[in-house]
Amino acid sequence: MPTARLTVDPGFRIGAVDRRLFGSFVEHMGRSVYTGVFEPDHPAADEDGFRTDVLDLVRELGVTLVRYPGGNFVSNYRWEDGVGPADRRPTRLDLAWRSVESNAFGLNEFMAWAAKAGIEPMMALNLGTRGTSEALDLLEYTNHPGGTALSDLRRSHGVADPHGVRLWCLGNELDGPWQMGHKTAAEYGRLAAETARAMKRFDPGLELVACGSSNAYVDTFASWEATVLEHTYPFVDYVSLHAYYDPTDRDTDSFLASAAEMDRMIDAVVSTADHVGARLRDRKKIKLSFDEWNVWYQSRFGGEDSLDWQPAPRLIEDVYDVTDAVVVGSLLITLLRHADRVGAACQAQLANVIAPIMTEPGGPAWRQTVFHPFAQTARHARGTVLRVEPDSPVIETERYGEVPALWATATHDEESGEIVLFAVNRDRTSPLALTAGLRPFPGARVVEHLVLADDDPGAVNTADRPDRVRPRPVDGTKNDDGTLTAQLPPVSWSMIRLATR
Ligand SMILES: O=[N+]([O-])c1ccc(O[C@@H]2O[C@@H](CO)[C@H](O)[C@H]2O)cc1
Repeated sequence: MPTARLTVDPGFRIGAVDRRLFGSFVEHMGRSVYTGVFEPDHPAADEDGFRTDVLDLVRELGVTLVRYPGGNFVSNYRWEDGVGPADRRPTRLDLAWRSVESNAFGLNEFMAWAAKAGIEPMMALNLGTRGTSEALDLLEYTNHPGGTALSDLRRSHGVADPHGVRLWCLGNELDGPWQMGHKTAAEYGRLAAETARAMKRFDPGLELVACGSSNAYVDTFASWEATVLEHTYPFVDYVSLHAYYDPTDRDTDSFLASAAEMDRMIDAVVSTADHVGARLRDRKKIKLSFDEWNVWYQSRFGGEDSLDWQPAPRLIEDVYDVTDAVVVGSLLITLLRHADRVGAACQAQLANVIAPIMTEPGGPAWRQTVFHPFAQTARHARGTVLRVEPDSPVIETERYGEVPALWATATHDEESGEIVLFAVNRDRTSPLALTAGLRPFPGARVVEHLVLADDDPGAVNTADRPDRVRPRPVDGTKNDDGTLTAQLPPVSWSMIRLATR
């Protein structure tokens, strides 16, 4: 059996696991909001109209941060439409997704939902069709305690305390021609800089995210980031990255290597940001917010033009299989491997729209395959990410060349003493023997090895068989004299937990 080796050592620290890495995304798109998180007529709805079955799954998923309200939707959104008495809110056309928006769910509903879910909100501003003034209005409404027109308006809407949102996205994907209010890098850079400057005047403690490229394949990738950061560097804390990995062409070896591509993208954005910092002689380091990432069967999407002005249409409700879940697990490994620079990340999206949680209107909610690696990673990746440098057999892929069969990282929670290894075997036919050196942790013992794999890598979860695919415990993984040995099945994601006390 091919063997891969790595060493776990507490001296090789990458960075702290930022809990914001386990973020998600709720956009007014398809059934993400309506019949996803919010369905007042559902038998499991609470007094606010939130689906409690979905809330339970959100808590189990371990989501820490949720970006809202878009996405492409936000670039033509009027936040005022979604506040105040529900029966007086206007119904609008949503040009991004050619849908009808009732505005029954808005800012205060989202904040109430976020509080119940125990997550931090990440608000996105409309810097597409609107500007600094409307962004400042929204900030005053959201975060000012009272005694001004907009903070008192919020209070009159029944929300006495300010929401205290700290993390704000300065628009969404404004490099993309599909975006309402699409801009050149210089146009966007100026607008983002002046909006950020004014927002920090309101509260210097806000954390602001400048839009990076909408994906790594646009012609302007890296030059967009460089120009935008030239304008915004002193005023922003993060630059965003978005990437979706498409399994559709069935070049499965390349698809399984998607995390290598994510890795390269992160390196490229870090270098670009650091280049601008060097040029500006600014010692500050810009962090990365990977605020849209996932597997998306994009080539199955008929495009926005295929939509015809329905409320909450069924839109990109991809059904994920085992291979997709392994890729999601490997993307999370990549995010952890960059814990020194990636400070926030959001899987796109949370419910129904390319999502870990699926629902039927009036019916059940269930976990997709991709739910599981996310939930386990969010739960167990704590403390510090340790640098492991696996020595692994390689796989030749058409899109990305040679990639290691083993993709792995490790975390060490100094508080509990627990060490957790996250490992993917990308090989489609052969199991992989994993040998991990654990000498610096004498007495470490394996408490759990969970694996997500299946004889049928195309297996999926459905409303009828919601638990067809789930992680299963593996026997035989052991640590003898400081050497851990485990077997990783073909196309598998593993989590191996060790206690050191
Ligand atoms: O590659 N593309 O063609 C492409 C097109 C649109 C696109 O939109 C992003 O993904 C949408 C779904 O999460 C979000 O609303 C938006 O920010 C992301 C990628």
